[in-house]
Amino acid sequence: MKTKRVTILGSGNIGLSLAKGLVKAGIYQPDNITLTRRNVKALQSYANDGYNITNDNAAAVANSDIVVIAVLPQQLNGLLDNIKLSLKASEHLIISVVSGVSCADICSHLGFDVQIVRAMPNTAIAIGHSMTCIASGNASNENVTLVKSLFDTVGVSIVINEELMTSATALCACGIAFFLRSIRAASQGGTEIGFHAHDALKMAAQTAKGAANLLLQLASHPEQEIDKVTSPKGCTIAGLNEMEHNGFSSALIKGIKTSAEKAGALYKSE
Ligand SMILES: NC(=O)C1=CN([C@@H]2O[C@H](COP(=O)(O)OP(=O)(O)OC[C@H]3O[C@@H](n4cnc5c(N)ncnc54)[C@H](OP(=O)(O)O)[C@@H]3O)[C@@H](O)[C@H]2O)C=CC1
Ligand SMILES: O=C(O)[C@@H]1CCC=N1
Repeated sequence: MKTKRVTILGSGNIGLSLAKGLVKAGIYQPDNITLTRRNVKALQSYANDGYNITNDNAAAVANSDIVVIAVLPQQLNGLLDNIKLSLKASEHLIISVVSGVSCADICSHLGFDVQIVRAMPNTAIAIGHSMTCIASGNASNENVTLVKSLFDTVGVSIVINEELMTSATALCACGIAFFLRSIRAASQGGTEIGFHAHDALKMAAQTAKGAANLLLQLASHPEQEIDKVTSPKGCTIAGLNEMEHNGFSSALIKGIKTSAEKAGALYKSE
């Protein structure tokens, strides 16, 4: 089967992470991927690596099969106006990673129907470890399966109802920042109790990876694994309870709720 040509409209943080992930997974060569942004000079190093780069979105769409939209919500309508005439409902499949914008919103702005699959990856896609949520309002099952298989090569993906996409944004896409901040905070604690910053960060990151893998590989519950660490009258339960008295779980839960509310409002507030 002929390799599908992919264009990424809006090659910023997540667009470039996706491109790198697809190439790292070996399912695409850089020359099958076109990257666009207005300041195309910023993509020069990618051209040196073999990617096609351009600031001509319409031409890029005309030369592609799969069109990934990866601009900010407030940049979306301008981009859609830009590519409208090049989009062919019978030829193109759109993958939108834009937060808070439904498939219906996109078709409504375009003024015609085109198959759209929404995907919510996270930046770990660059190294093949994304948690990606996928949803579609109007794409064929075949195309949803195609998109899922694409994202399965760069991490783990699940198909969810479109109404849960803003929640997925908060938990999984923003979630990368939340867990990174937790690791950073742990490393700062480590430095205060005696480790050089570089060592403390490595120790905290590897400990976090071990904790996540305990859940993923043993399919166990966090509290089951926590119970194995908290010796009676021990130091773990003392530290954990101190964190809870300071609102540790509550802060995470409230932050995730706030992010979900904001993710749902980004496009509508434009
Ligand atoms: N960052 C993340 O972890 C995730 C982000 N998302 C979503 O992905 C989208 C992009 O986010 P992110 O990558 O962080 O944002 P960035 O600002 O890093 O990337 C957006 C890119 O779009 C380009 N752009 C803007 N307008 C146009 C245009 N008309 N034509 C072509 N390119 C354009 C910008 O470059 P220039 O100004 O040069 O045109 C920029 O490089 C957002 O909707 C976000 O919600 C989803 C999942 C995770
Ligand atoms: O912060 C944001 O709005 C984007 C969406 C998810 C991750 N980054």
